[in-house]
Amino acid sequence: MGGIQVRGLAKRFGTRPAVEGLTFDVLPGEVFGLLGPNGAGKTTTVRMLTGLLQPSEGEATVGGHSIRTGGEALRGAVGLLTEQPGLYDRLTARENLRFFMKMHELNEAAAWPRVQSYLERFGLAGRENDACGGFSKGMRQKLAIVRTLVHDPQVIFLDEPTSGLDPESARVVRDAVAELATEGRTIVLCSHNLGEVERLCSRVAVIQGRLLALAPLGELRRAGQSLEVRVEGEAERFRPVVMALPFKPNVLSEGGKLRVLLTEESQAPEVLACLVNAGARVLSAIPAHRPLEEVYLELIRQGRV
Ligand SMILES: Nc1ncnc2c1ncn2[C@@H]1O[C@H](COP(=O)(O)OP(=O)(O)OP(=O)(O)O)[C@@H](O)[C@H]1O
Repeated sequence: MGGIQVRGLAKRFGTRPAVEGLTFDVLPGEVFGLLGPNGAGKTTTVRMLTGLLQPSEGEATVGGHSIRTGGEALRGAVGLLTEQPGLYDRLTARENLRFFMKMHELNEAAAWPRVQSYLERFGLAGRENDACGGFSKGMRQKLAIVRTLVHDPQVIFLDEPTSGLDPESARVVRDAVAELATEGRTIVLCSHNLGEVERLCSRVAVIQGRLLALAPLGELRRAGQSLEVRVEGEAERFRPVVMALPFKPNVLSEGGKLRVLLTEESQAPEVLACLVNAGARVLSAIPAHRPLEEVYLELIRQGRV
């Protein structure tokens, strides 16, 4: 079975839990976001899922291999881009890539055309024989991505893949990530760049030592849907009547505007009817989505309580 299946995964360092009770699946062809604040346990989780760290509890299967017993087969099935590119400065780009080909026991002649196509795609063609020490931060990052793909992995873990890249290079990398997924690979993206997560991921897990949320991105964004109503005069005087609606919405007011948080779109007409009944002159009503960032921060705040 491809993809990733995680069941009750936990890691303790000494007696301190880093993550616990993680259970989720990632499907082949999916770009899955793994989100959480600094120290939430993302790197620990990724290290367990790539066979670099033994879990304290639980089990997971990645690309059909157990993370406890998968050994070389697991390492061959996964590609890992860590936050530190980890290239050898004194070696050329080609030598760096050759080194990783050897580590994966690849036939260089057979693997090089694929590698070359990524080098071209990421604008590194022609720089193969230059030492990495002279590469810019962005070039190193792009070479590290190529290295992650050297052995044609089925499951790819990317930690902040566009960190340090200019907007154009970031776009090229994002397009490549989307394409890798359409080829049926499983992609796990760890990123603090929520705009990027919104663009690439179909589902996300938000973790902070444990799973705070696991949802399709659209659902998380729907959780943040609201109605912004502009009324004549001060909006504050209508806040209590709206808050008293049977579904008890959260209502904010500012000047002539009310912002009513909804759990379903069908609540919007009730809000408007209630305002009109209370004598409000409604100038406009606009459905709005809270950005993913706001929903995410709220989840983290709730998780901390
Ligand atoms: N080797 C280790 N020994 C002891 N504690 C560790 C070790 N690795 C991680 N931790 C602890 O586990 C917790 C989770 O760390 P982790 O690096 O997985 O977080 P993260 O979500 O990747 O954070 P960031 O976004 O900052 O990279 C932290 O409290 C960290 O101090």
